[in-house]
Amino acid sequence: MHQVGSASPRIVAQLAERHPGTVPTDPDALADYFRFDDFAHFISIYLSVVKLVETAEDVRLLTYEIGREMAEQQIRYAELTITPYLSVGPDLPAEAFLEAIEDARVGAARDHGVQLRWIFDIPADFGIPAAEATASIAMDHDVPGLVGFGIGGSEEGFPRSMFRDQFDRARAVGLGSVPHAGETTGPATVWDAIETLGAQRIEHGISAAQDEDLMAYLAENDITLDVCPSSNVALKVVDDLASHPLPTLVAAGVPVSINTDDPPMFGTTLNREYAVAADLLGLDEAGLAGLARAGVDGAFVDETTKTALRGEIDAYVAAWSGTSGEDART
Ligand SMILES: O=c1[nH]cnc2c1ncn2[C@@H]1O[C@H](CO)[C@@H](O)[C@H]1O
Repeated sequence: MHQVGSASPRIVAQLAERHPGTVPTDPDALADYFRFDDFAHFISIYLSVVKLVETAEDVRLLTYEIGREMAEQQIRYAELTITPYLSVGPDLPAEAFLEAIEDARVGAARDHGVQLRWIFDIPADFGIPAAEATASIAMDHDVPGLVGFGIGGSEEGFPRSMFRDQFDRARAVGLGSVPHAGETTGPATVWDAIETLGAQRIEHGISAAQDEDLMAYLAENDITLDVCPSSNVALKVVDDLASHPLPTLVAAGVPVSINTDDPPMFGTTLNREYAVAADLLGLDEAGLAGLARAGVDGAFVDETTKTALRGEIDAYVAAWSGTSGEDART
């Protein structure tokens, strides 16, 4: 889930009040604004929403409010992908940016019981200067919630191997490697992410379904694909949900987690994505709980937190089965 891409219409309206004229605030106009011709169009719209987040107070509000909305969906732990390069600059120093997200992280845990962690990602389209700046923001500061290092934006024209040096340094200080790959290009990019960036999880990675050897490798090495079904339809990287490769990946034993990517931009929520996955995979309630556990398995968090999260999932399932299944279903 991307930070700026998680701004709901309610949050966008609050931010737009401070920065009028950047994006539409009327809900219908905003829904229309969030209809994408293709991936490139999406990136340009995404960058216009980034302009709503200018000050440290904007960053704090956005991040804290995302935490509130996660809690409303019973999300208990999330690794939020943040692109500091796009917000940090002369008017917003890295220190102020980092203080704002930490303030939001502490507040989201305290007020909403949501544990937030960060993945800092390089926006590929901005090349090596962005990669260097992201590495420096991540590694020259003490960032309490930072657990992973990623790369997003375009794949075409930006081979993952370009960013090997920054990923080497991030991995050396213990950050998880979680690049985007195989969303808008083929399986070669996923191999590239594994071989040159040491990917431990892959964002999207769905084109792996075209490569049997790659699927076997992902399964054997426990590399989770963070799959976002509705995003793939909205950005026209798959034709429709019915032809989504999720079932092929799961049948080959590839570990997958289910995610939203940029939920309001794609008109979805995490609960809806779970429903979509259940439909595609023919899952019952136990199968859905298994998907939630797979998310925990792949998370870059300590074992104590993982055990607590698994305990919550088990307790929830037990309470659900304790009610009559028929009643709960209706
Ligand atoms: O689905 C996605 N794929 C790739 N990048 C994305 C996606 N959603 C949001 N971003 C974001 O697009 C920005 C532009 O470089 C980056 O901030 C990246 O995190």
